[in-house]
Amino acid sequence: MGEVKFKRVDGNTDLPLPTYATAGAAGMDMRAFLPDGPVTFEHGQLELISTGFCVELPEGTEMQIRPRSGLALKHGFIIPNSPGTVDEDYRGTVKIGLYYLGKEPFAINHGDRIAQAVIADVRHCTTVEVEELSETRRGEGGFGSTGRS
Ligand SMILES: O=c1ccn([C@H]2C[C@H](O)[C@@H](COP(=O)(O)OP(=O)(O)OP(=O)(O)O)O2)c(=O)[nH]1
Ligand SMILES: [Mg+2]
Repeated sequence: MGEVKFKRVDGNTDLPLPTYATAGAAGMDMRAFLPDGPVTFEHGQLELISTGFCVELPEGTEMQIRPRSGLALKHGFIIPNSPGTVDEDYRGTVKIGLYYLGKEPFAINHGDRIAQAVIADVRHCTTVEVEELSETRRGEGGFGSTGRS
């Protein structure tokens, strides 16, 4: 629970507030704010698209901007900085970077749901420099060190 505050940017009179598509959805769908009309993506095109909202998050949280699976797997839109991080203290417009891998031109229209935003708890830690770290079975093994199956 908790409350996310959304403030409309100038000109955004029509987009609905981001909402969860179902009661159990992890993310709220974010729409494209494109008052000047659709953006037609060509293969390899990267655009930063406004959601039309500034945001104020609950204390101790972040907003993660994640791809929508359908748009990614059926159409080839990825978010290069995924999961995007919206900081608790950010008051600017939330924007979404979209990169198009598909072959044929594909239009994103005003109001299309282009990403989903997950609100997650953030833990802030203190830091300390040490000479030794605790021993574990894994030790320094990583990057596939435990095998494939
Ligand atoms: O998908 C995203 C990612 C970031 N942001 C905004 C909110 C976030 O608080 C700010 C900074 O993001 P981030 O910390 O990831 O970028 P940075 O390159 O570290 O920039 P900065 O130096 O401003 O922190 O940009 C978005 O609107 N959408
Ligand atoms: Mg940063």
